[in-house]
Amino acid sequence: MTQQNVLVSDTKSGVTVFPTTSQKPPPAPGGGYISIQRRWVLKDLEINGGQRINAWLESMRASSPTHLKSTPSFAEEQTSWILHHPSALDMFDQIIEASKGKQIVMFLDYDGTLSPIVEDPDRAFMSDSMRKTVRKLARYFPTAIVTGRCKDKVYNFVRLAELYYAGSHGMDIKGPTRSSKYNKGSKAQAVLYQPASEFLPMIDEVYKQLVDKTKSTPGAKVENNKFCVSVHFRCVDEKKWSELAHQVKSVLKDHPKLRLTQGRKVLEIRPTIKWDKGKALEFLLESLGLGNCSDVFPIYIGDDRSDEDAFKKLRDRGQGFGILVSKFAKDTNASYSLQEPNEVMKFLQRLVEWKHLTPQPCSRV
Ligand SMILES: O=P(O)(O)OC[C@H]1O[C@H](O[C@H]2O[C@H](CO)[C@@H](O)[C@H](O)[C@H]2O)[C@H](O)[C@@H](O)[C@@H]1O
Repeated sequence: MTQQNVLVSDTKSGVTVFPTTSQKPPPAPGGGYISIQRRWVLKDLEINGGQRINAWLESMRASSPTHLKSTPSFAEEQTSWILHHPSALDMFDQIIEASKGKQIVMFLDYDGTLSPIVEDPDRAFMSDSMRKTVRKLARYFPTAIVTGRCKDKVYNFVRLAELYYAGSHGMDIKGPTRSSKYNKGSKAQAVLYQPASEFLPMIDEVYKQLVDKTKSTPGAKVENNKFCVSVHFRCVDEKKWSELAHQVKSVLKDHPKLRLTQGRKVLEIRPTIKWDKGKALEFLLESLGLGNCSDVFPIYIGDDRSDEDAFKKLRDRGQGFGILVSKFAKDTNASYSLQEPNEVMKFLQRLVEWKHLTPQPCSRV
């Protein structure tokens, strides 16, 4: 039997969530920690095992907030969650205070963070006002896009050459091709890292197999993200989810070097290498010459489970913090929340305004 990792929901037990490190975010009103009944846990899944397909389905269903809304304690849990993951907009002054004397570095996820979630992944456009805001942001802070998408595809959406890009869940990293004040010279432009390059032929093959296997399932869409593949089920009738899960499983069973994770209505197939968005964040800090600095303040904003690796990395490093973009209570390693991309834009605009009005003595990068 091949062992694979998959995200499944633990809906039965109430789980008390405590911070994972000594790092303390600026105090949230209310204090204390909460018990969250729906906790996303990473469990080993026997991918060839017959009944385990139910775990896939459970996870696929739980990725839909409409299922969560029907639970009786929903409203209570929401209120409690927001107390402990307050709005980054409401806490803006405290955040700035915590960053005092430190170099802020910005890490931004794409889908659900800079662009709203839409049915067709090829039409997840970023608004012009968001692009303008991110462009200004990159004038003041080193800025990276960290995404599950293929790097070139996300670049076509964002179209800002002064940013760092980490595509394929961080497995395809490239420095800026245009320098800016906070991102000077050839050193940044030389940044290039592809830790999963040996998987390219396998991913190509698996992509073709998945396209073929899933073509009988209406609404299923397979996306080649270069070092990983996404199988979208947002437009698949829920009655067909089991069929789709079986199709994906039938392809994966012959590829023990690939693993399955899950995002928002998407199954993600990726290499088993120990590399994720958290590792990419660390790599980028090192590339910026800030890897071993105590006076760096990274802020990572993301909406999905793969972003948790980066939130966790920041907690483990005891530096900066994560902001989860979500309207719903979720177990997270992020310290703050924003409800939707519009709020992300407001937060970024406030950072730009603050930096513009407050000249800093010097910058490390
Ligand atoms: O790391 P991210 O930038 O958040 O990428 C994760 C996945 O994002 C995209 O899918 C998601 O957004 C789509 C467009 O809004 C939506 O249709 C889909 O349901 C979401 O899962 C992208 O298409 C995937 O390849 C990424 O893995």
